[in-house]
Order: sequence, then C-alpha cells, then structure tokens
Amino acid sequence: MDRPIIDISQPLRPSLPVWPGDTPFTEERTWAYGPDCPVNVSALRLSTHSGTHADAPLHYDPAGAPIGAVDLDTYVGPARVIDLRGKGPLATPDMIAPHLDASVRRVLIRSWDLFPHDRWEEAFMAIAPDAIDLLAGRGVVLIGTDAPSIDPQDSKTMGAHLRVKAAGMHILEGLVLDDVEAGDYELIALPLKLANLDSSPVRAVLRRLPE
Ligand SMILES: Nc1ccccc1C(=O)C[C@H](N)C(=O)O
Ligand SMILES: [Zn+2]
Ligand SMILES: [Zn+2]
Repeated sequence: MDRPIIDISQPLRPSLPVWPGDTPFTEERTWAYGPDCPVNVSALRLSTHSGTHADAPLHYDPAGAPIGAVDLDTYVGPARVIDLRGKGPLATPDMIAPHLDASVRRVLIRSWDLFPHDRWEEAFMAIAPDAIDLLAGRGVVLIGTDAPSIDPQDSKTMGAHLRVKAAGMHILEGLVLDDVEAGDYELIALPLKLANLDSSPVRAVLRRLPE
C-alpha cells in the first residue's frame, strides 16, 4: 500500500507569525554563491517555539530536561488525529473522551478550519488541565495541537503544561492539520538535538498506517 507523506509542519520564513513579543524569524546569507564563492551558506535566528515545535520539560519546569535529552520514541509512532473544530476555546474531557480507546498513545487535535498562516490568531483552542489528566489516565504519552499552545495565550498558571509535567507526557504545538482527516496515522516529528534548550522546531509528518 502506498503511504505518501503528509507534511503537517509550518513553513519557517521571515513572515512567520510568532507569539507576541517573541523573537521573529530572521535569516541572512553569510556566504553568497558567486564568482568568488562556490556556495551559499546562511544563518537564522528564531524562537525555540517557532512554527511547528516540540516543547521540552525545561519549558515549564526549570529542572526539566532540555529538548536534546527527551525520549525520541514519543515522537515516532501511531497517532490519532481528532477533529474538535467549532467546539469553542477549550478542549474538555467530554469533547476528547469519545475519540479515545485503549490503543491510543498519541493524540493530535485539529481546531482550525484553515490554519492561520498569515496572522497571529490569539483566539486559539487551549486544552483544559483535566483533559490532560484524562489523556494521561488513558495512557497517552504525547498531546499535539494545531494551536500555538496547549494553554490559553493569557495563562499565568500554565495549568495544562503543568499537568503534562505531572504525567511525564510530551507536547507538539503549531501543527498544520488542514489536509488531515480524523483517524489513525504514523507520526514522525523528531526535535533537533538542542542540548540546552526549552523547545525545538520539528518537521512533523504523518503517513497512513501500514495495513
Ligand atoms: N513564544 C512564547 C513566549 C512566551 C510564552 C509562550 C510562548 C509560546 O510560544 C507558547 C509556547 N509555544 C507554549 O509552549 O505554550
Ligand atoms: Zn511551545
Ligand atoms: Zn507549550
């Protein structure tokens, strides 16, 4: 069976919308191909939470592991995409529970009809802390979302992140699920081996599961 790759990652470019106040994405050419130079080499500067990314425990726990030290198995394997479009600003246990079964280890939530590639959209769907508890209780090890955070933009308590910490779960944020039907897939979304940092951009992809 053909299992084409479905790219669920944001393009990283200077116009990338970023969290208010965070580091904008910039790029520059350090060496430019030309008569005296046989190569192009560039430099980039970006927030660790740019685009589609994986939070490290260090993001919400000062003693937490940096992204370069996380267990990579979490980011590769079967994942269930669930469609919560139009269900409001907060994903609750009642919304999520009907989509789960004992086999599900990774859950990716779709909340946008169309991913807001060209603007920062602060009215994104967050995930209720007790929904994280439900997922953890069902054996889910990774929660992903097409929103830029699992907590509301104005959160000061980071309730969902702290429940993720308590459960030892992992997080993907900023996924692009516009072209993905609800269902089960193989997820591949490995973070960079950034030795000291709180998050890493990922190239997240899905494939149909082998029959
Ligand atoms: N860039 C930030 C700067 C300050 C506070 C939050 C962010 C975020 O991007 C949210 C983040 N992705 C999160 O894991 O919730
Ligand atoms: Zn993040
Ligand atoms: Zn986060």
